[in-house]
Amino acid sequence: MPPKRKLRVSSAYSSPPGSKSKKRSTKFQPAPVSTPSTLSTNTFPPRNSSSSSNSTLSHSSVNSNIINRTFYPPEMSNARCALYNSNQLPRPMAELEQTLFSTLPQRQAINLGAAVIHWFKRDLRLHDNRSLHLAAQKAREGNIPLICVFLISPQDYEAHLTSPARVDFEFRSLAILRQGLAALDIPLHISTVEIRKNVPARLVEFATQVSAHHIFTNLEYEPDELRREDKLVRLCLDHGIAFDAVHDDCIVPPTTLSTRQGKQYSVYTPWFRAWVAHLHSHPDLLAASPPPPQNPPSTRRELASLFDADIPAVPENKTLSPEMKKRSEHLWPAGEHAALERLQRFLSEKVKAYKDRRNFPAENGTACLSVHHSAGTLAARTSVRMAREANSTSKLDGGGEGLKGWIGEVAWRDFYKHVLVNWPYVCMNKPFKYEYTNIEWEYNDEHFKAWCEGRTGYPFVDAAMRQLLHTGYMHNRCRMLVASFLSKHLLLDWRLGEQYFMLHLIDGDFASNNGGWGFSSSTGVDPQPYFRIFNPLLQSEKFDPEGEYIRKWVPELRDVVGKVVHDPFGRGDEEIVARVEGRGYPRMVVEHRWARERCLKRYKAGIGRETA
Ligand SMILES: Cc1cc2nc3c(=O)[nH]c(=O)nc-3n(C[C@H](O)[C@H](O)[C@H](O)COP(=O)(O)OP(=O)(O)OC[C@H]3O[C@@H](n4cnc5c(N)ncnc54)[C@H](O)[C@@H]3O)c2cc1C
Repeated sequence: MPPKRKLRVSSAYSSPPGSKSKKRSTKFQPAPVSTPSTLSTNTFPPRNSSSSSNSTLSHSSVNSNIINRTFYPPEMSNARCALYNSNQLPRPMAELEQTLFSTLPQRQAINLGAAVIHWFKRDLRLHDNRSLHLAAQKAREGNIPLICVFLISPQDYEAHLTSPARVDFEFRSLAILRQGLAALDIPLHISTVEIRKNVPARLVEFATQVSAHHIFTNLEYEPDELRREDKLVRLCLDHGIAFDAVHDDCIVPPTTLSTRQGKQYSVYTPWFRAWVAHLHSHPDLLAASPPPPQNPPSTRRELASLFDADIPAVPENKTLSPEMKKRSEHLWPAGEHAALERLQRFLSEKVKAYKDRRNFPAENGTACLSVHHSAGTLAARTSVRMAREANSTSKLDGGGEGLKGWIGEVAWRDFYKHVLVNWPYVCMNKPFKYEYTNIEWEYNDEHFKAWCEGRTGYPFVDAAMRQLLHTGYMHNRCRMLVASFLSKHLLLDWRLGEQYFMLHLIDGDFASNNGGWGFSSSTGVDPQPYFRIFNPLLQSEKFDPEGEYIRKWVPELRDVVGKVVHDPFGRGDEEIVARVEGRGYPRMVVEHRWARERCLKRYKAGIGRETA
């Protein structure tokens, strides 16, 4: 959970670097701030430029190609966001629910057909999978085979900025899933659909080929995916097929909770109270769905070609280098068995100390399960259920501090999906606080590059960015810090950081990532107030007191002893400064106090600026 408490400031670093220390050898000079320019495409896929001249749009979407116009429309106006908030524009989830509701009688009247399909997406597991279970039940009713499908959509990977590490993890998990299904005589048909808008037609085509009359799938909550499923319901009906999309990814479906006044929660704490109360009164939401049973014996013979087909290749632009692939396989074993094993180990060995140790990135104090939650090799529901079973009480907000705290973290995942569903414009490049659209951001290529490469001169920030590049993962404390640093110290558009994270994280998940960036840049739901600006040196001393994390990820500082490692140029003597500089470690790109003042002024002015 992003902390709301003010950090206790007790360190000598409360002054700008060098202002007190006699050892500091050079005067700080912030790097010159360049005028807005086109950002480097080395780190981003090229964008089509937007031709919009609407002066109410933020500079970035118009001039910096921040929106990938190959797949998305230009930035939405604030006025249109307001229409969502006043319920004058229907949300994609509500539209899909309406379609599912109005077509229910027709869909229920459709006969069983020769097979039932489960369409896998971000739910790559046999256990505790709601849609898979429903599909298996339906197949059982008629003693017909269950057939599973996974469609690879390279354009979706591109549009969603899915990282190669994430794609690699998905493909490794698919191979494991396919083996597990095959052991039950259930085929998994995997094929590539080059053009993303052809996905619905391909699914219908396949269902027609195998004479399946029922398709089940779990919901994804991004607007494009909800709209796709909406179309699919009708397209399938045109072909005599019943399409059903069900809640699975969230423990409490995101349309369930609202305040007594019927409004949507936009603050985590009251939402969490309602979430806990709802689960206490609806225990079925935490119940496990059993894995599918064995298919009828004739399936192997009748559908032999589906069992024999190869898994298609990973799209070229999402292929990991052999070195990174090997590392990723070692760090992130794929599939649901690895997920369950990791969860069990965490619950038996680490969760007790979670509350105290979770904020220290040098320690292995968190579960490292986000990659599994995100690819669906582990249901968040399974995690919370097993955490509850390990607790001394069945109350989700009681018992051991570690378990209670951990359940609260998993709940953040649900919270951010609730935000995505209820404020869908967050998925359309708008901040939750759309009145913050007109903050004037910097578009400084050099600063952005320094941030991406872990060369800002702030060792804790740099260690975190290098951890991300090396492993595809970053500790939560560090995610908050580097996101704050990008948006507040460098005053770069937070959406650049949000996109960069998606392009590199192995656990990239739109809602959690967008929520984290919104919190850290103070533009999101339930955010850190904009005037609360992390001091990177204080964060470093507090959360990496021995400098272990820094030394692990920043080799230039590996032999810098003591607290000097947090700020080698500010605290080091001449010999250290010369050594570190000789190894090419950079000086700070911006000075903290100066950056803080600039940020405060810019946010204040931006919030006050009129937008439409
Ligand atoms: C800027 C920023 C970007 C982020 N991007 C992502 C992302 O793309 N994908 C992602 O899964 N998480 C993201 N997070 C949330 C969080 O950092 C990771 O979920 C967490 O670090 C994963 O490590 P873990 O599994 O050891 O977590 P643990 O501390 O063990 O937590 C258990 C589980 O709870 C969930 N969780 C924990 N914290 C959060 C949170 N703040 N928001 C949402 N879910 C949470 C995760 O599923 C996690 O696996 C982001 C946070 C920030 C500040």
